[in-house]
Amino acid sequence: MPAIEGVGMRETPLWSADEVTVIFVLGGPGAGKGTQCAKLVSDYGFKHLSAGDLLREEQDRPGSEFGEMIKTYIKEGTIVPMEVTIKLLENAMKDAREKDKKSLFLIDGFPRKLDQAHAFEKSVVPSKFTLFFDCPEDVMQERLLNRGKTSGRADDNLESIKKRFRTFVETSMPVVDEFESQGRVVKVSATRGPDEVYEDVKTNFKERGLEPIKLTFVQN
Ligand SMILES: Nc1ncnc2c1ncn2[C@@H]1O[C@H](COP(=O)(O)OP(=O)(O)O)[C@@H](O)[C@H]1O
Ligand SMILES: O=c1ccn([C@@H]2O[C@H](COP(=O)(O)OP(=O)(O)O)[C@@H](O)[C@H]2O)c(=O)[nH]1
Ligand SMILES: [Mg+2]
Repeated sequence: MPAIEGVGMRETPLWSADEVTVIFVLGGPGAGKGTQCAKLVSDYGFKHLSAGDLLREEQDRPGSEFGEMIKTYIKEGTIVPMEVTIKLLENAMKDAREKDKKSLFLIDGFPRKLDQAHAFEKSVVPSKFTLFFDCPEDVMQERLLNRGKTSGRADDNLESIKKRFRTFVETSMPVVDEFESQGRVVKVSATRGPDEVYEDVKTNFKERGLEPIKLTFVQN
């Protein structure tokens, strides 16, 4: 990947909110962001971009100059510097627009730090709103330990989970609070089962003018 340049330095965003719709999906580790995004993709035709997945892909990419750094940050549950994450997101969005003509994005697990929220909205595109999944730590911890049995992730262990919770409270919740103060947060309780949580998501989306895609099957 070319050296990062220009991130956060643009005077105007790459895209306007009319050209590209971005919904940030936030919530603690294990709140259910990925699970709900999968449902939204199938019903609303969003392109799902998980910042964590993009980082893990870059970490494992042969020859990546950021691999070791990303590995350390993820194990420690801290937030990778914005120059890397925003560039990965921007490249993935450009790809999706060129290949799949996508302009509706769910950005999952980003922004987790205020400076990254500001830089992304200033240099890539302002978000339409943030979908925030609210979930108590004990529920998230149980889910993550269970996920850790099969995820193979280096951070689904109790030591990393505790660090991730601390990062979430100290670094990521300020992002949600700022967006909330701007009236740009849709907050959904994420403690019930996946389907019940998704019902609440759909209700909230409808109130914001977002409707599922009606698949019309043409009889040949
Ligand atoms: N509403 C839910 N109730 C119970 N388990 C859930 C729920 N949503 C997700 N899970 C499970 O909890 C774990 C974390 O879910 P995931 O969607 O990966 O969350 P996140 O992306 O926020 O970390 C996964 O094992 C998933 O299957
Ligand atoms: O914008 C981001 C998103 C993720 N991460 C790192 O990637 C890890 C895993 O993020 P992911 O969203 O995959 O975890 P989840 O919340 O889904 O368990 C985080 O703990 C961070 O260390 C990051 O640095 N910046
Ligand atoms: Mg996730």
